[in-house]
Order: sequence, then C-alpha cells, then structure tokens
Amino acid sequence: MTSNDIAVSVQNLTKTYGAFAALKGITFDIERGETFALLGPNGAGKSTTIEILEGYRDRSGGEVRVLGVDPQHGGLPWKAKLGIVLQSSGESGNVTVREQLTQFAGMYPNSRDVNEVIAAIGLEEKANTRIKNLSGGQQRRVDVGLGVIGRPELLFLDEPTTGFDPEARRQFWELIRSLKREGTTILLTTHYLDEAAQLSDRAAVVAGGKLVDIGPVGSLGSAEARVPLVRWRESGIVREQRATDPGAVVAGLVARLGEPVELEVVRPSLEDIYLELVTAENAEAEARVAANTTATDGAVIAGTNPAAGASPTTTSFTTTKENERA
Ligand SMILES: Nc1ncnc2c1ncn2[C@@H]1O[C@H](COP(=O)(O)OP(=O)(O)OP(=O)(O)O)[C@@H](O)[C@H]1O
Repeated sequence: MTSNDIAVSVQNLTKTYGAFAALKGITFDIERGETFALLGPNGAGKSTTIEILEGYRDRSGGEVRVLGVDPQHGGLPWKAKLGIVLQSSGESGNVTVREQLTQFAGMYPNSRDVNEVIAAIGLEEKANTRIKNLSGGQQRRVDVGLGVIGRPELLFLDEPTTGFDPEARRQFWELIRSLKREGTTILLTTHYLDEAAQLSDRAAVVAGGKLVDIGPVGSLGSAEARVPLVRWRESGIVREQRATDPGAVVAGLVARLGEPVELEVVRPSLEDIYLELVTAENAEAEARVAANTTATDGAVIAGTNPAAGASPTTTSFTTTKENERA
C-alpha cells in the first residue's frame, strides 16, 4: 500500500487539557474508500480525535496526516475536500432548508445537486421550512446534508444519527452506503453499535484515551468473546453451551433428542464484544489508579508534596479552532 492509499494517518497522537491526558498515544490508519468507526464510552476521546483530524483542535504530540496534509496547516483547498458533521452544530437559522443547502453548495467547486441532497436526507416536505422551525432530528438531518453537499473526499460524522427516528436512521444508512459506493472515505463515531456494524469496514475501540482494539468489525474482541452460544430447551429447561463448533453441537443434539425445541445459535453482537473490551479497560484503569494512589500516599507519608492535577472539565464544542478561542 502506498501513502496515496491512506486517507488518514494517525501516529502516537496525544492531547492534554491542562494536566489531564485525554489522548495517550493513539495510532491508526484509514484507507481511501474505507468506512471506519471510532467507538468508545463517553469521554473516551473520540471527539477530541476527530476534531484534531478536522483541524479544529491542535494536538499535543504525535503525527497526523489527513489527505496528505497536517491538519494544523490545512488551507482552503484541503478544507474543501472535507465534509464535517460535528457532534452539535447549533444550526438553527432563519433561512429555509433549501436556502441553507444552496448557500453551502455555492462554496464548493463540485457540489452535489441540492434537490438530490434534500431527497437523500428525507426533507422534501420541509425544503421550504425555516431551519429553526424543524424538530431536533430534522435539524440533525440538515447537518448531515451540509456535511455531504460539497461532495467530500473524506467525511467526518460525529454521532450523526443522534435524535433520528428509526426510519430516518435507515435512510441515513442508505445515504452512507451510496457515498461509500462513490468512493468517499468516512470516519464515523457512534454510540449505536448496530450502526457501526452495519456501516463500517473496520472499527477502533477507544477507552480512557487509549486504543484498546482495532480491526474488521467481525474480528474485534478476544477469540473467546466471539465464541457462539447454542441454546435449546430440554425437559422444560433452557440450556446453553458456548461452542466454537456450533454445528457439531447441534448435530449432537439432533442425534440425541431429534429436532431440538427452541434451538438457537447466537453469535455475540458487536455490542457484547464492545462491552467486554471497555469493561476490561475500565478494570485495568481502576487498578492503575489504585496502584498510583498507594504510591502517592507513600509520597505524602515521606513528606513530599504531590502535585495537584487539574481536574478535567467538559467543554461544549464549537466550530472555532481551539487556538483561536478567547
Ligand atoms: N476543552 C476541554 N478541556 C478539558 N477537558 C476536556 C476538553 N474537551 C474534552 N475534555 C475531556 O477530554 C476527555 C475526552 O473528551 P471527548 O469529548 O473527546 O470524548 P468522547 O469520546 O467524544 O465522548 P462522548 O461520547 O461523550 O462524546 C473527556 O474526559 C473530556 O471531559
């Protein structure tokens, strides 16, 4: 693979907010044309990562290239190749859906047809409604429309379907699949693991600012966590057996019982595997904190003055670049 095949390259990325380390050395690549999901619990560092890649936030350390450019020095031609759907856009304007999309379309050299985008986000009936009069989920659809109107080479989607009803989510998935067919590279964060499983080629799980696993969605987690479960009812009792060879277990049941009652072979979902990964990381983090506390207590007893760490504060995200803030 050449560097031209890589849309996003992240090497040992770190980010600190005061004394708080939000990213502790994250490394991953995203190939051109790939749909890549960044998964993790609240506060894991997903938005921080995505905002660094978009050029909205400066990194503390590591190397980052997005479409071959360091985002801290990305100019207008580079920005025109990106589509960005932030976690919250605050898009609540006095203009109509069509006016807003038309205005944005005018900023890009090769934008999509406005009517096509309105149809793709399912807002045909609301095309002439002012954005401030749309429901929260409908406003979110406008955000998605604005993210794709410029026909981006690389699309960032930070929790794009929060607030969508189930039908709108399915419609959104179709839109993403059609963008993928056109060759768009997509970086997605989501708390809906079915969404990640449906859309992404590969996923990375981040917890506590560290990457705990990365790979094709079907191969995440330990081999043990992915072992299927055979379930059936026998003598009125539900029985279960984890088996790497569920076919053989089922054949054994059929030989012994005839057609097994309420037979199921259940494969662990991405959600099951994700929860196992994140729980394991949390347990390790707690163990590290406990070990550090013991060490710090020791230092106090010895008369030294342990430095007080600044406590992290949650920020509300804006589209303003971090170092441009007041
Ligand atoms: N400007 C800031 N100042 C201090 N701490 C911050 C700032 N922005 C984020 N953090 C902290 O960094 C950590 C990572 O935050 P981030 O928003 O990247 O997480 P996330 O994975 O996107 O979470 P969520 O799923 O809730 O959106 C959190 O502990 C958060 O409180």
